[in-house]
Amino acid sequence: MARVRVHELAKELDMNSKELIERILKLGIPVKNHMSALSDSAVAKIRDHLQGGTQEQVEEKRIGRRVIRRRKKAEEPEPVAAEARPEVEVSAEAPAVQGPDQEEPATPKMEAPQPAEAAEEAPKVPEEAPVAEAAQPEAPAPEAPVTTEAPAAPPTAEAHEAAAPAHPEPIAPQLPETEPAPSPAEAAEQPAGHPPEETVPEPPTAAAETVTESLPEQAEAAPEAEPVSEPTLAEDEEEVPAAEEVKKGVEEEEEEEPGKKKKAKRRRRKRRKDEPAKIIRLPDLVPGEPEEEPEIPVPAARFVPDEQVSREPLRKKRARDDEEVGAGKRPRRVRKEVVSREDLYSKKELRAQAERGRGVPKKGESKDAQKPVATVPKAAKRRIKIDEAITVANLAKQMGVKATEIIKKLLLLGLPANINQAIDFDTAALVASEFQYEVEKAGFEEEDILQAAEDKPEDLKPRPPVVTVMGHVDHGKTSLLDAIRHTNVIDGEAGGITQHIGAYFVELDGRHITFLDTPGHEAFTAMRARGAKVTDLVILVVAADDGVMQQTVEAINHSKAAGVPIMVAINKIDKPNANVDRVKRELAEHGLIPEEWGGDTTMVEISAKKRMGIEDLMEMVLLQAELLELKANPEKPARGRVIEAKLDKGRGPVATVLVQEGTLREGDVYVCGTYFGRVRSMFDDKGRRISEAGPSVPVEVLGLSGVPNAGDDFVVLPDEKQAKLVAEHRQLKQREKELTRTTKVTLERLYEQIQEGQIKEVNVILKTDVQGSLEAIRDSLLKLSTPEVKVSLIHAGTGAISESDVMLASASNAIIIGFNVRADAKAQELAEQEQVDIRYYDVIYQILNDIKDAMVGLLEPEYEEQIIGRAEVRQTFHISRIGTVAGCYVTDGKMERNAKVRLIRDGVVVWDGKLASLKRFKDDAREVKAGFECGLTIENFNDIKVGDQIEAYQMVEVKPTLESGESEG
Ligand SMILES: Nc1nc2c(ncn2[C@@H]2O[C@H](COP(=O)(O)OP(=O)(O)OP(=O)(O)O)[C@@H](O)[C@H]2O)c(=O)[nH]1
Repeated sequence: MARVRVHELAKELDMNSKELIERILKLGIPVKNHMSALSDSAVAKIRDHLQGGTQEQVEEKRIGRRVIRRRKKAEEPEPVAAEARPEVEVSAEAPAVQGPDQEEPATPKMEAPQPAEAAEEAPKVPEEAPVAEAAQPEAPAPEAPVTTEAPAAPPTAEAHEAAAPAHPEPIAPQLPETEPAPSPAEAAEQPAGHPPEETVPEPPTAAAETVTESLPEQAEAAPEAEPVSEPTLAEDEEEVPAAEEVKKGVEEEEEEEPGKKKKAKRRRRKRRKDEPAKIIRLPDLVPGEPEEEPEIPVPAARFVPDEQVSREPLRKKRARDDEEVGAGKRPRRVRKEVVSREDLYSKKELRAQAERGRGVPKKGESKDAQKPVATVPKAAKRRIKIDEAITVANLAKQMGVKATEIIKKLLLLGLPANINQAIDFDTAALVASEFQYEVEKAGFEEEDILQAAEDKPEDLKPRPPVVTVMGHVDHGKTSLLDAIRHTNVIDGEAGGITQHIGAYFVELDGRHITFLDTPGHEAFTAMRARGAKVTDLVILVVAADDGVMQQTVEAINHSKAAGVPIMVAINKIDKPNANVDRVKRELAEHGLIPEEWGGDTTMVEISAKKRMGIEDLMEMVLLQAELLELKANPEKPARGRVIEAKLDKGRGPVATVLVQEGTLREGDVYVCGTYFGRVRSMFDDKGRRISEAGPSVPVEVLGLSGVPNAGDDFVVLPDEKQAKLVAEHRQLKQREKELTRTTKVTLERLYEQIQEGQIKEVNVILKTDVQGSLEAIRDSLLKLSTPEVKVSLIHAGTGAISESDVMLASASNAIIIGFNVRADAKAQELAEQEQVDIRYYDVIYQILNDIKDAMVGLLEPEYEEQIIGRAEVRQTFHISRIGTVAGCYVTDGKMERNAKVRLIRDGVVVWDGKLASLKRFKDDAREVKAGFECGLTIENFNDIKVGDQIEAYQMVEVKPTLESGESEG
């Protein structure tokens, strides 16, 4: 049977688990954490307590199936019930009545059921424990008050009615609304029949809900019904002592002396070997009417803290009961017995309890005596260490909770996650705190190992500039590099495709320049996206005969986004149709103003083919490098970046590494990305083996344990142990991070990020179908800048959104806006991978509105309704304190516990709300799929009728994508 867990109860009571645990512990109920299962009685007690019921005064505990011990918490020495003990046997409260299942422990307030009702508790009524129709959605089960054994029988209306009048008051509302509880003292004193405090406000009818035995047939008829009722029922099925017995027990208890009680108990034990001690007192039982099931207001009694009392026998008995039920027999009735406190504890125990209790414990007296010692782990044990990210499964394991609980919490935080998903440290800390766990960062800090000592100014020596050549296709990049190296790579190229040879280290009059031969700005940006900033200067090649082209513009924007200075090489000036001025003009339009025009962009006219102007260009590069004051300390272990890497058939993994500082030597131990190893051998750009390489020198390194990524760092460490540690740590992090969604800027989060100070500038990449709209949008976008937040257009162009745009957006934390264009499949895929937000529009003002709204936090996410399932109501039950329970058959999809639902009758939506509970047989169900039956209740709605359709749906957030994009295709 489903037990209620602390966190569930906390949720139901709308408080946090931690707080609830504290309250629970105060009540003497042992719980370890939010996952601890609570017995029905404990739940009842807690509810009662929290609702301001009598909790303070009386502590009830179920110590056996039908034994409920109620103890006065206060110090009043109540000689009666327990000698001198504060405990008050529950007798009066008629808690005993529980039917097999129905013990509905939950009903918190039921402590004082009226006698009459108690008597009624017909054993048969199954589950329908009287439910308060009250709106207690979620915790129906626990609340189910009394019950009867016949588990299956659905309560009939008549039954309800019959029952109703009988015990209106017991209906303890577990809900918070319940009336104030009486003072402890009172509570203790009026054990029987005065449930005044607990009485629920519910209408009498509701109370009536109790089930009668007559129902069984119906139950059979409508199987679905079962599940329904279950919710209300107590989890454990137990036999209910005959009313008379109970009554007798009560009387006995009231009159008998302790000693006598003991005897009586012994006798009883003989009769029922498996039944451990029990206390059952029904307040005013009406002996004669077994059928009406008074709800058993079993007060919190269900909790069986002291295993000593009953565990084994109880199990046996349950087994036996189950057998009986299984065999079609009705479980036999349970007799109610009255047992005094001493009966339940050995003297030794009592003494121990007394000692534990506060004040001077008199012999045998102790208030919280049997209060089980809380087993909350020590603080030290409730601390977990996690890295930057941790998977849900792992976190659950470390805290010893179910992953589903964590997933639930994450959902509440608005972070849907699956079990294998990793969550970052902060989120994990937040979730862990819900479970009363503290989180601390795992001890290993990569930086501790990798941190390099500060360089002293005198150690810094000038280093060669690292230059990247960019430009539009066929404008002469390769030719230029070739001209620089005096090697004619071009001639060997098939189809004129540039060969990727990584990097070149060239010399000019004893000075050096490193050229990176990247296929274009894409690779440059891809490296930047990985955090690698290796280029000091960009040479933008523009063919004089062709002028500024699309990729020229992209290159400009990528360089600017990276903050790298640009120098222009106007190539092919040997061509007759070369028009240098036009090129300069066009470049000026893109912000590159030639020096001779008063700007700061160096432009050199060259002919790569004719080798004209090459030296001038190199001179200008070196001059620029001087201005940049590029320096590095060569006297320390090397650090660099992987420019490119591959798996060579004969040599294994090979990486071209650009040393950025320090000096790399053969034999050095390094960590590179997620790999580590020792440099086996090194080669320069001309393929010559070298033994060391200083700052800005590109080298080919052999001896890697795997193929790293371009952009990965390459760090030399003192020993292999450290390198291994870092590499393994990174592997772990990578695995977890791969699963973690890195949050890039999105329009939805823009405001939040601006507020958090993460963003001061909204970077936008704009792609449009035609130049005209591009200009119109660009101008309007720029006007959206405010003193606090600047809108900056880092790239704008016409045509489809490309991978290059996505990489630029990724590297620059930008949003891509597509106006009448869309991303191609690869770009789309990359965008998903890189978490880049792409928005499609076909109305300009909508773009402006969205960005404006996003900047001020007004962008409302759009939601779309998604039907998740439908169910048909086949039977209904009215259960006091719970309301109408619908026995349904899920016709398609599924019903989900937290789903929104719509009740449709004859095609008309009658109600739109939320599910309050969902059960599959006796257990709470997270979801019930098509083809299965379930019992459900709808929050604040009881007018459910047979034949109604219930449609479960959820609202899914939809990106405010505008119509256009998708349709543009
Ligand atoms: N006339 C003339 N032709 C040139 C010059 N530079 C390059 N070319 C020619 O232009 C064509 C393209 O040159 P590449 O160097 O391959 O151009 P690229 O930018 O590297 O081209 P991709 O690698 O395809 O991006 C080749 O046929 C070259 O011979 C030049 O200064 N003058």
